[in-house]
Amino acid sequence: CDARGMIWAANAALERLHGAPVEGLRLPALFCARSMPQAAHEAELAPGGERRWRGLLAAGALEVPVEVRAQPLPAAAGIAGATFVFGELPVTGESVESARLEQAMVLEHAPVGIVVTLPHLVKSCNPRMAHMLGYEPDQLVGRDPCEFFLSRPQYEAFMEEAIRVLTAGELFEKAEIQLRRIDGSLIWCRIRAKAVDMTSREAGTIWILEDVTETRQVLREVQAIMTNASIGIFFTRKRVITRANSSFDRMFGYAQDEAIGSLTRIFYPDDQAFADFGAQAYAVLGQGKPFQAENTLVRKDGTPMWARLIGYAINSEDPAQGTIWMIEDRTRQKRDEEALRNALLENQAILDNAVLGIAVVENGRTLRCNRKMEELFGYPGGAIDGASVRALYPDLETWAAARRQTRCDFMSGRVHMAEYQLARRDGTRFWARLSGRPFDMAERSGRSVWLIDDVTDQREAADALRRARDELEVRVEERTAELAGANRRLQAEIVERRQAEARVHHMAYHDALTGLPNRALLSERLDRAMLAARRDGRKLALMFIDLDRFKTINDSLGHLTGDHLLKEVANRLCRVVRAVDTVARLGGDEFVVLVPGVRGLEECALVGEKIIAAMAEPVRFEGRNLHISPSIGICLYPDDGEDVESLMRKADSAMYHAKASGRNNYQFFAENMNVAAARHFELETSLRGALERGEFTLFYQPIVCTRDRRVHGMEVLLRWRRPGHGLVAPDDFIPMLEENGLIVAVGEWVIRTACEQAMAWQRAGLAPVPLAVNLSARQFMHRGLIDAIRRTLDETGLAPSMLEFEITETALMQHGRQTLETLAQISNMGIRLSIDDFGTGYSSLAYLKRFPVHKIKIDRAFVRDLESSSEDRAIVAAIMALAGSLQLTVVAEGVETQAQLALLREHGCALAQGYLFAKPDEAGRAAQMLA
Ligand SMILES: Nc1nc2c(ncn2[C@@H]2O[C@@H]3COP(=O)(O)O[C@H]4[C@@H](O)[C@H](n5cnc6c(=O)[nH]c(N)nc65)O[C@@H]4COP(=O)(O)O[C@H]3[C@H]2O)c(=O)[nH]1
Repeated sequence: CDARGMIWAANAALERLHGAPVEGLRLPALFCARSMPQAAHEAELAPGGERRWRGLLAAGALEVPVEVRAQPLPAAAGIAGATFVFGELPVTGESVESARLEQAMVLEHAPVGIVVTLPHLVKSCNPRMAHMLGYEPDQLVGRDPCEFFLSRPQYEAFMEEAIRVLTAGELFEKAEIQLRRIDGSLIWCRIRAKAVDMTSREAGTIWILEDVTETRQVLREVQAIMTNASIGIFFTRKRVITRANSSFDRMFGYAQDEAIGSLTRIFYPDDQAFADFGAQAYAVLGQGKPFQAENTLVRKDGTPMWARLIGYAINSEDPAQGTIWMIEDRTRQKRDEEALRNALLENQAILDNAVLGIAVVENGRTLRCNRKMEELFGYPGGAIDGASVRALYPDLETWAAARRQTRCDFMSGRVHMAEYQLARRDGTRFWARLSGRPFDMAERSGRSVWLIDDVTDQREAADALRRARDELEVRVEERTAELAGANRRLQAEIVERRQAEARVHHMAYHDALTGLPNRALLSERLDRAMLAARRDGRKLALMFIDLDRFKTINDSLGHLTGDHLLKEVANRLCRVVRAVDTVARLGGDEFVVLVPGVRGLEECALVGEKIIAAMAEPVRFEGRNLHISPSIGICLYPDDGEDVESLMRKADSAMYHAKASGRNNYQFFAENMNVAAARHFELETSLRGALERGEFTLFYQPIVCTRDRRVHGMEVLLRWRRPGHGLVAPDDFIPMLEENGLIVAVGEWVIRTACEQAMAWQRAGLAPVPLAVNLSARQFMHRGLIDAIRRTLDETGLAPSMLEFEITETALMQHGRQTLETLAQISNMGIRLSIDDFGTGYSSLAYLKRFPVHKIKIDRAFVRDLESSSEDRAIVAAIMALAGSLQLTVVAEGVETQAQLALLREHGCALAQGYLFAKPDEAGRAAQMLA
């Protein structure tokens, strides 16, 4: 034994005596209860010196008196301890009796079954034995032990084994055997037996049976736990592995039982770790507490393993008896935990440093959020955690709408993304972009995670951008509109310019009044037409048209009428000719028709007739019928000329010829016409300068009373003293003066000269008679006429009553209101008026009444044949009657014979004029008639 009484080693005799292994037990445990205290005392004292003492050694259920000699271990052994030698003491009679009593007590109360058998017979048993097998103690005695075995063969095999041991004088021991109880149930027993006399079976055998059914069950359960436990379980004694389960082997990579007997040092990387762990663990275990730790251990292959260890001392009083360890390989969990921890750390780092607000929300409350989120909303750290999400919204309505939309998105498996205006803690608002999704899509109404980004700046930037873009668009639109306007104006200007150009071009090539091509365009077309005619071998006709009496109409009825007439003529000409023909106006009343592609004169004649026919219809204007007729001159290309100039000249000559031929007809050019035309041209040329050169002179013809031939007045008649040609009669040059307009100036000269002459005659003391001056229609219509008359009368000093004007009936009839006004002005001045050539113009009585005339002059055509023509006499009579009813004085013109004079007198005509009395004569001779 060591110094504390622990048995290190024992011989077989001791164990036989004791009836069980003793190694590892403490010395007192070998003794029965009564001797234990002394044994413990002696064991403590033993290392001190040699000692002897007596006690009762426990031998199964028996007590064997022994003398114990204790001898301290020699110092050479190196450890403190002692050797104990047990000597069995002989049993005395007194001691036999007391021993018997003691034994009876032991048998009665022994916790184990004790039975003494003879061959095939139970001799005696203690109550425990009978109880174990379900019998009453006396029921068991006398029975064949075979009954307690499961079968006879089992019994016999058992007995054979036992007898072999028992007869050798040894203790028979059977750890487990199954026996049958009286009720048939089975129990497991541990059996030890000793022959009373090893040499004689008949002396009997003492059997000690221990019911280990429960223990065995516990052991089996423990074994099952050991085998099936997923954690490693191992037992140690003195840190030596005594037992281990398969999970342990798997965990450390050992083969089955390979680690048994090894020091647990094999788990540790080094001796220090082994020692440290031992120190910690056994300090705790020694206090009877379980020891828990997590350590890095080493597997058989040297790889580290993170293990959780829980150790228990089997006997907390004496941990050295052994420990049981449960070990769990937590390497993977550790790794997972590490990974998880790292992930959590990473997440935390992300959360802490995220530029977005991040929050976890559940049931409308923020469970957690990061710093950024708190910053965004202006809350101190942790203030949002646990708070209602509602507080982050500016109003209930926005919050409710956001909730509704979120629920809708989550239920549809969508992430909710939207922008809301949220509220900071201080009430200010900002725009945030929210992105939320359920933690677990399977649990959509559960926890959700939200990212919140302050997008106020972005929105403001976007707004600013949008505004800038809108402004830009507006500016672009305005600019575009401006440009479009400018473009429109430009286009309009271009169009205007083009129109102006077109107008200018048109004006350059067209007559402004009628819109017909003018001389220039006619020349071009004529050129082209000649070219075409030359190519096609055909002819073309050029027709010059002059309107007869147009100038008279124009002067007498005014420009408006003249213009209207010209336009109407232009229209009629255009209607009459073909589309390929050209109608042009050269100016005044001169028109030209270019007819290309004519075959001969007949065709031209046809065109000429059509033109004459078209003009026959009177032109209606301002309630008046205007009669017009054309004089047409025609020439042909190439027959009459091969260039523009000569064709124009020749057509012009032909036209004059037509005029000379009585108007309202057409004439083809003939070579001799050139001579007439040349003469006409020459005449007109010399006429133009006649007034300036003083070539005009006045003749005077008296108007006399038919009764007494007394001179009543003088008619003033114009004469042209054309150098080299003598006196030219008015009929030969007055139409030309009217045509070229010189009549106005010449007419004024006539009035002035006549007035001066009258004054001269008066001054000469001659009988004052009124002078009758002819006014042509054109002269009459001239607006300066009244002023010129007034001025002349003023300047010459002639009394208006000494002046008369003669106007032809035709001129009078063509005039409208303006005529009346002019006549009224003349009349109002005190100048008398007479109607010349009366009878030629179909004047009606009613018509004449409108004019302030005083005289009518019967045209000499009616006077000429008065004697022979009853018709003319009737006309003269009618005129006389008419004049009488209107109280007008009548003058008969062209009276050449006495008979005519007589007839006129007969008809009551008071005044007459004619060669019968005097021819027109120059002032000097005419004055003689006044003397
Ligand atoms: N056969 C014939 N003839 C006679 C007789 N008695 C007079 N005559 C002519 O008859 C014309 C009368 O003038 P009128 O009818 O006014 O016709 C005038 C008048 O209309 C116009 N005339 C003459 N002088 C002027 C003038 O100063 N101004 C204007 N506008 N016209 C004028 O010229 C016309 C012709 O004038 P004249 O050649 O001078 O012709 C004159 C005159 O010489 C006669 O017994 N027998």
